[in-house]
Amino acid sequence: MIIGVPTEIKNNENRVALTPSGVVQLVAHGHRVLVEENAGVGSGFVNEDYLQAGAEIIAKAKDVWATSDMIMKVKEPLPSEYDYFKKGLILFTYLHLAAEPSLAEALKNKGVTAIAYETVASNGKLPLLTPMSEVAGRMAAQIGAQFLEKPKGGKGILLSGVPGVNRGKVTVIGGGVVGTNAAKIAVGLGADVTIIDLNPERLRELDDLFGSNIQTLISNPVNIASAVAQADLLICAVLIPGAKAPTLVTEDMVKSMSKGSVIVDVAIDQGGIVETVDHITTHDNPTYEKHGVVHYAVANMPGAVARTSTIALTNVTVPYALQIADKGVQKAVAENEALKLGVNVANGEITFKAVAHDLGYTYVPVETALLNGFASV
Ligand SMILES: NC(=O)C1=CN([C@@H]2O[C@H](COP(=O)(O)OP(=O)(O)OC[C@H]3O[C@@H](n4cnc5c(N)ncnc54)[C@H](O)[C@@H]3O)[C@@H](O)[C@H]2O)C=CC1
Ligand SMILES: CC(=O)C(=O)O
Repeated sequence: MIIGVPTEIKNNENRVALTPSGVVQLVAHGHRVLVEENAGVGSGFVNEDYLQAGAEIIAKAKDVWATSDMIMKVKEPLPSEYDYFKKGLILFTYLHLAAEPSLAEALKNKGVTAIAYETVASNGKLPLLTPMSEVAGRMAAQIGAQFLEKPKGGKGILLSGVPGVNRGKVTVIGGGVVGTNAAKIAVGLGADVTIIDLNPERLRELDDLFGSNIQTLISNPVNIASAVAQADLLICAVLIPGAKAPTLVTEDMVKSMSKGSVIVDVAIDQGGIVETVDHITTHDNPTYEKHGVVHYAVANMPGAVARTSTIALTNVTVPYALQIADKGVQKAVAENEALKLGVNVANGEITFKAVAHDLGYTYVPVETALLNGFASV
C-alpha cells in the first residue's frame, strides 16, 4: 500500500502523523511511505531522517494525497484539503465529525473511508485518544495556572497559595483521562481540586487514586453550578464518544464566577461544554474574555508540545496503520473490533451512530457500508 503523510496545516499544529521509526516499520512490511517535505520539522524530524528510514520526500501536499492509498494525519482535514479527497481513499486521523458537519459531508460525498482515531475503542477505552488526552489534561492545569496570572488577564492568584494565603480552587468536570491528568498536575501544584463525573464508579476510582487530595462530586446541575461558582480555574473534560459534547456549564454559571477566573474547555474538539465558549481559539490567539472570565478553547492543545505528542500518538497509531496497510481496510476492520468502531464514514455512508444522529444523517452500520462480503468478527 502507498501511505501518505502530509504536513499539518492547522494553526500551530506541529505534530506529524508518522515518525521515522513508524516509517521503518511500514517499509519493512513492503509498503511505500510518502512524506511531504518538512512535514516532521515541527516535531524535530528532518527530511533526511525520513529518507534514511526509507520514505520518499514529496514536495507538494497535492501529490502526496493524489498518489496515496491511505493518508495518515493528526488533525481533521481543513476545507482547503477537501479537494484532495477521492473515492476509495483511506483517511486515518482525528476527525471529531459531530463538531465538523462540512467535513462529514465532504467525506461522504467523495466516498472516502474515514477512520477516526478518537472512536477506535477497546474494552471501554479509547486507545488512540488516550495519549493526547494525557497531554491535553496535563497542559490544561499548566495553561490555567498561567492565565490566572494578572498580565495574562487572570485574577492574579498562585494556585498553590503560600503559607498564610488560600490555595486556588480548581474544578474539573469529567474525570476521565483528561480530567485525571489535569487533576494530577493541579494537585501537584498545590491547588484545592474538585472533580465532577457522571459515573459513580469512576468517582470511586478517583477517590482511591487521589485520596483526600481531591473532592469528588456526582455530576448534576446543582453540583456543577456550585463548583463552577467557586472555581478560580474550571477545566472541562467531558466526553460522550463520537457525540457532540453536552452543554453543562450555562452562561449564568459563567456569570457567577469571580472576575479573572479562567475556563479551559478541553472538550472543545467535540463542541465544548460551556455555553459561552462560542468559538474555537488558536495557539496564536488562545483566549478571549466574556463576563470577566478568561476563556481558553484551543482544539489542538497537544500541537504546542509536538515532540512529546507526536511520539506518544504514533506509539499507538502505527500498529493499527500496519494492520490496515497489510490486510487492506476491509479485512483489517473485519478482523479488529476496535478498528471497526473507528470507521465513521465509508462508501458514502455515515457509519458511526452518534455522528449520524448529531448531524441528521441516516446511520448505516459498517457491516453494510464497508464489510459486505467480509465476515465481521
Ligand atoms: N482540546 C484538545 O486539544 C484536546 C481535547 N481532547 C478532548 O477532551 C475530551 C475528554 O477526553 P477524555 O478525557 O479522553 O475522555 P474520557 O472518555 O476518558 O473521559 C470523559 C469523562 O466524561 C465523563 N462524563 C460524561 N458525561 C458527563 C457529564 N454529563 N458530567 C460529568 N462527566 C461526564 C465520563 O464519565 C468520563 O469519565 C474529549 O472531547 C477529547 O476529544 C483530548 C485531547 C486534546
Ligand atoms: C484529540 C485531538 O483532537 C488532538 O490531540 O488534537
